[in-house]
Amino acid sequence: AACSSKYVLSQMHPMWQDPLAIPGGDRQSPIDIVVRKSVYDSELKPLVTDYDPQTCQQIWNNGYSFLVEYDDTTDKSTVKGGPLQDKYRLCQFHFHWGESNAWGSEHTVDRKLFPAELHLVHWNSDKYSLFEEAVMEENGLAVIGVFLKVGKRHEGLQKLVDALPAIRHKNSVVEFNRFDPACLLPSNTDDYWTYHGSLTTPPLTESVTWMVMKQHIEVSHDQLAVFRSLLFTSADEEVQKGMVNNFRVQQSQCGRTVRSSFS
Ligand SMILES: CC[C@H](C)CCC(=O)Nc1ccc(S(N)(=O)=O)cc1
Ligand SMILES: [Zn+2]
Repeated sequence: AACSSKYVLSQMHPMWQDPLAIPGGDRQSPIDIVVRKSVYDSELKPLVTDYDPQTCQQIWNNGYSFLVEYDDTTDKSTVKGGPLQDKYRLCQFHFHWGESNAWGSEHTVDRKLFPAELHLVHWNSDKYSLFEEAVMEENGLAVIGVFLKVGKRHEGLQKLVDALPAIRHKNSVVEFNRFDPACLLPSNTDDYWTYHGSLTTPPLTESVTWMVMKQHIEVSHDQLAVFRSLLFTSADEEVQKGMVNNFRVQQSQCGRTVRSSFS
């Protein structure tokens, strides 16, 4: 299978073709989290996030998703605890979503698809001095994944949704400040699954400790519809393509153990 031949099955994918060969290639993300195969680890501590809304800098469309970027030149917005040995600095968060509410998340739970998934991306500032260094190292990155479900309107998200029309096209940027990413976390961050994996877009490096929250957050149908009004393409391209289905196809677990912080 994909694990032994170090080739990742390159299936048709609306967003981009997976490169045929990925160095190593046996710790790729995303995966399906098979609950009954996950192993409860009582040593896993609660996650400790400490975000400073003042470190929020800009929101921009990078042609894959939209990113909210934080000033990561100091340890002002960090995550530690959980499965992490070190302190990790928040550098950005972004989302993945589908063209309909029927799919859109990258990870799944017992094959259950969610309409969208939030990723809060952090790098190990105890061991490295730049994101670009950490992205190449086994313990370099920590990404918190949060599933989104369609339901009541998310008040905290609305500030972000209102900024999206200004960044419809690839490479558009607007100033964005005083946004507290903690408002996007579920009320319970003690229950999560964790495993070692990779970035889900190029460079696909296998440097990520994933922490996928068991509890989802709710956003309204209309809020998700604004995500789908973004474009993959820049303003000068003759054919405009709607930014939807920006998720990667699922990868083989390759014998990896997914641990749970709850029994
Ligand atoms: C030098 C490396 C380059 C700048 C990488 C920039 C970056 O942040 N990439 C990134 C981050 C997170 C994810 S995900 N979807 O959370 O796995 C995917 C890709
Ligand atoms: Zn992501």
